[in-house]
Amino acid sequence: MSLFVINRYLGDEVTTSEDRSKALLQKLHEQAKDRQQQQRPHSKEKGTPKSNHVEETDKTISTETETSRKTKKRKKKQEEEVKSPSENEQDSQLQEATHIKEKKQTKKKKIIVEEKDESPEHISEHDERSRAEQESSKTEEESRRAEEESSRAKEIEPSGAEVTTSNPNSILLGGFEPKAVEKVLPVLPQWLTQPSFLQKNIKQNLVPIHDIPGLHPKVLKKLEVNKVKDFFPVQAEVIPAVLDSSCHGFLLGKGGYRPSDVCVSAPTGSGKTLAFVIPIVQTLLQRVVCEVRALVVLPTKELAQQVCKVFNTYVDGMGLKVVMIAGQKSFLKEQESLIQKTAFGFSSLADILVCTPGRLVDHIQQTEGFNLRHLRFLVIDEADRMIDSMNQDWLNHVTKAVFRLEAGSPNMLFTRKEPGILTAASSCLHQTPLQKLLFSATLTQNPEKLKQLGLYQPRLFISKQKGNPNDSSETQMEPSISGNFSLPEGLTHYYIPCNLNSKPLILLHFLLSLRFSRVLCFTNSRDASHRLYLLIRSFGGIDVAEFSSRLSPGERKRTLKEFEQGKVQLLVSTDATARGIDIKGVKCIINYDAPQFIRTYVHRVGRTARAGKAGLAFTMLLKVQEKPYFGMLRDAGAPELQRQLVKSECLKQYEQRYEEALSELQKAVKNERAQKRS
Ligand SMILES: Nc1ncnc2c1ncn2[C@@H]1O[C@H](COP(=O)(O)OP(=O)(O)OP(=O)(O)O)[C@@H](O)[C@H]1O
Repeated sequence: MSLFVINRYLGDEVTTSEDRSKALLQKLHEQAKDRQQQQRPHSKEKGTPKSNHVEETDKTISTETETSRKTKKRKKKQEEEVKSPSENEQDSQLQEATHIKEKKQTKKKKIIVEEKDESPEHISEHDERSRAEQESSKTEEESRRAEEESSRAKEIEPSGAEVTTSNPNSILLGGFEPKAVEKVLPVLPQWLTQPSFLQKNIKQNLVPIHDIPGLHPKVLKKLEVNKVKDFFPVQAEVIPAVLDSSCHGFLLGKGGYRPSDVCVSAPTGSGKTLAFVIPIVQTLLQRVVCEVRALVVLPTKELAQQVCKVFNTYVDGMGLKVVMIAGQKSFLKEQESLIQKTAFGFSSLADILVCTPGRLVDHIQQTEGFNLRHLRFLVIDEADRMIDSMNQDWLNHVTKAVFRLEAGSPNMLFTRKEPGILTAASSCLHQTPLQKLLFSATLTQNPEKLKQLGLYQPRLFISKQKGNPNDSSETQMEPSISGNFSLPEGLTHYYIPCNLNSKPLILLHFLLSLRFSRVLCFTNSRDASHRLYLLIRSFGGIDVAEFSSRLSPGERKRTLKEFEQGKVQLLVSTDATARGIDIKGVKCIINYDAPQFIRTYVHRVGRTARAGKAGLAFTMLLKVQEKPYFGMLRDAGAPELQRQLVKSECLKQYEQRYEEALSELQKAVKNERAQKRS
């Protein structure tokens, strides 16, 4: 029976499957029609005669197909009842095949319909279905692509190197992993890259004072009286440059234009002070009314005192007045030395004002009648240090005071205005220019820092570095931000390898055995200075003094004087004497504590080998300090330090006395603490 059924089935196979596919097609037709009918109400509203016709036809088809569908369903059911499971399987395979065939046919039809007419009215149910299929397959394709892309992006993202997807226009957000950042080389302004070079060797490049054009006979005489026969290289270059900018008097710049500001970076002891004292004195010789026309700002009282002394030497007998305001005297006394009250108002008692920034700001704010409206020269000595103190805003106070409007000024035409952009109108307004003169042995070449000074078309004078001896070109040294600071030619510097215990013994050996006189010894703190001073004093046999902020200004002044006079063999000091202090006859510098910055080193060792003379500098280095210290000097382009060994046998003789001095030091420190507490 089953065999018969199978044969019958196999024999009927083709016709049956065809029937069934037709039935399936029919069914789909019906479904599509149903869907159309559901959508009809909307289209009816719009209602076109054409669409009505289509609807009627559809209806007829649908009633016909409904009857045939039912009959076929019944037939199918009967057949299935007699089929085995394997037959069912075969059947489903055939169904699949039919389905594919059907799809192909639909596709073909769709293409034909599309070719015929693309209007929605002509689109058959097949087309709709195939379109739906196509769309769904399209969506599938798109989602598959998106998945592919996202997985690709996921693969790329972790490396952080590639963030773009397959579409070159789209950017995948994220990728925050560290990437190699390209180094941006600093671009220095032209005035920094093309400076005027100064000869470094003083003795070989002396210029007779009479060879410098434009010097006033009175000034020449003054120089001769002070035994200055030749100018040092920095003076020979800078003095004519500043004088040139005031050749038409101090009221106008050369040709009526604003003069360029001047920046000078020359080694310690190269004579920078005279380089600004001489042109200022000569320019102000022409003045009629006493007003503050030159202002010199320095970082410490001692330096202000020193510069004031040099000015006083050169204005003596010239009718110019120099006043110092650095807190050496009481505020009231300083006010009295600055301003005088007359029947016509206040009058200035100073032509040249030498000051520290803090005290200057105090007088600008509090001294009645004090003004800077006639200021022609603003000298910033130790300029790099002064830039560091810019947070005190002293320069801003000075600039405001210079361009402050006179209350009830009768003639606004001659009122000084802060220069802005150069225009035809502004160039017609002639007024006294304010010229800035910057000096330092370690002038920063960092444009960011220099910008704070508001320089106008600056000119840079810089000492020539020792480069390739065969290279005579001007460009053998490349200025850099870190600064290639130069050391005095006459300086020989060494390092002494040591440990913490041997440090004081080495110092004693230098003073007692090697008999070094006028030794300036630097420590890194005032407590360290004080303890070392107490220790050496307890040891005995050495004239020792200390110099730090522990001392009053009067004590400091006396100490420096005694040191200069040779009454003190060893001066133990903090960095308070490291900058600018000019003490004649200092033969040897000892860095008991190694300086932390190259600038500090340059200024400390610069207290010797001044004015072209010879000098020695020693730095005591612990083993751990050696490598970073040499690196610091190398980076700054400083010549290599020579090694100076001190044999332990040389130190043995001091050990016993040193132990005693140490215990005395402990007692002295205890006593001082007790005194402080009480
Ligand atoms: N033309 C000169 N002839 C002789 N001696 C001079 C001359 N110019 C300066 N000096 C002397 O040289 C020494 C150093 O000068 P000065 O103090 O001006 O140097 P500096 O460059 O300002 O040093 P620092 O950077 O340490 O402040 C001083 O004692 C000064 O008197």
